[in-house]
Amino acid sequence: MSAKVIDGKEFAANVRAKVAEHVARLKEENGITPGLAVVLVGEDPASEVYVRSKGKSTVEAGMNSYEHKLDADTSEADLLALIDKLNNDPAVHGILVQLPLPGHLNSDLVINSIDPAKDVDGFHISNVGLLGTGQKSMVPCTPLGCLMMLRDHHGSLSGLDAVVVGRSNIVGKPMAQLLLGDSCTVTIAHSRTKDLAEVCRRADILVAAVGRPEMIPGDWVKPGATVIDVGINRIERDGKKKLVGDVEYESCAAVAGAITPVPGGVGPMTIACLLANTLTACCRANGLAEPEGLTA
Ligand SMILES: Nc1nc2c(c(=O)[nH]1)N[C@@H](CN(C=O)c1ccc(C(=O)N[C@@H](CCC(=O)O)C(=O)O)cc1)CN2
Repeated sequence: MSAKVIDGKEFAANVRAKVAEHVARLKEENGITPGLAVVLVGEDPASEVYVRSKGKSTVEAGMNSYEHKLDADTSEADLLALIDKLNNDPAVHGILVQLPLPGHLNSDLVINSIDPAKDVDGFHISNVGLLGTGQKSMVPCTPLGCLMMLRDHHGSLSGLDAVVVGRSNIVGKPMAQLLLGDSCTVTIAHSRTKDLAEVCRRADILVAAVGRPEMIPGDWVKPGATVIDVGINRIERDGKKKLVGDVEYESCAAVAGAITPVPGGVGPMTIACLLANTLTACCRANGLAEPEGLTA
């Protein structure tokens, strides 16, 4: 194996430490404590773990955490009423509705009811438009985390060929916008792309975000390329449960110049960037300078 392993856990710990340092200063110098409200509807076990982890990390960074757990059969009207209350609460600087939502709820409607300035997930249509037009926005946490790791590894991304495999609103599309913003030549590929292997082989930066276990083998990777694996797939192999990404780790690591593992790569950066976004939202709400190196 020749690739440098990009340690997302370590990187995320550094981001969280920077956030905590900035939060401590905000409290001391301005008397302000950033607050994050997380809304969970239903009892999806993975979502419960993520929400618990978000609450714990928020408090560890010195911020206020407000958790709202609603029954799986909560009506859209009740959920929208809660969001309206949070939108108008000055102690809440960030609002996040954990996804996926139960099927009877319209995710787009719910997300677009969040005040864009408090939309720390960066999923509101206003933030999507701002990011797409290169304006200051809230940036989705997972792609922001990928960008931070890529900038750290490469320095400048200018002129590099980037291929994003996956076109989701949460990862694929914003990731492509961020890479374009850093002057990469960007291709968005997906399951219907013709000769996907050949497209991937062109990439200096290959971001895999398709949600298919180990779909990308090593012979799709250009030697020396940076592989960012966003996939989190739970599979069973040899009777054992295992977490794997969207790339075949061993064969890709043998060819790549750098690679993120699963677990311990992109995943931990998602929550670290959520804290960074909450801090950014709080600074913007109070007309204060934004934390350096924690935004796109
Ligand atoms: N409103 C949102 N919903 C969801 C988001 C999001 O960004 N906003 N992303 C995912 C889930 N997610 C956070 O919410 C998340 C996923 C994975 C991790 C993580 O640290 N993964 C670990 C592995 C953990 C495990 O064993 O399961 C890793 O990759 O090392 C953090 C957050 C969907 N919903």
